Amino acid sequence: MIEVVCAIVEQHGRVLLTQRSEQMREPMLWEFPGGKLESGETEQQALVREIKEELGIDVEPYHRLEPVQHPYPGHTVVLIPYLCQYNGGVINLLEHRAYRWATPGELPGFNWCPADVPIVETYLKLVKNRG
Ligand SMILES: Nc1nc2c([nH]c(=O)n2[C@@H]2O[C@H](COP(=O)(O)OP(=O)(O)OP(=O)(O)O)[C@@H](O)[C@H]2O)c(=O)[nH]1
Repeated sequence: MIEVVCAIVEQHGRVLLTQRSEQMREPMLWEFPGGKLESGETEQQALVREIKEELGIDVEPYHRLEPVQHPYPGHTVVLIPYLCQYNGGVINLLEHRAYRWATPGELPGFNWCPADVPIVETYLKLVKNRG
């Protein structure tokens, strides 16, 4: 079981999503940026580190959403999402192919990693309940 943390970074009513590159597992699919937990790290520390490593920006995780377990061929991923505040820095794509700041309404139109689909649904409900 691989524990992966991912960031739902919000800014001005939009949310950040990234597209995996041809070289990565699950190539070309869209995801919330993040990565694997390393030993001794808290989930929040891992997330801050991964986002800095992959995109060069600073985020602050503030709300944990329900984790989602997904079996990929050969490995099972537990994806742990956090709502995050964007704390600055300019996005520099160091691993991904592309990024978007999407409105909630646009999110269902992306070709997501399968593990992210229930997270997108949870996020959309949360946005709706905020009013
Ligand atoms: N970061 C991230 N990984 C996801 C998401 N959804 C999802 O299924 N995954 C899967 O979780 C695993 C984590 O992969 P990763 O490649 O991003 O993690 P990493 O940077 O720590 O890995 P690496 O250093 O081995 O390349 C992959 O199998 C990836 O496809 C998501 O929203 N964000």
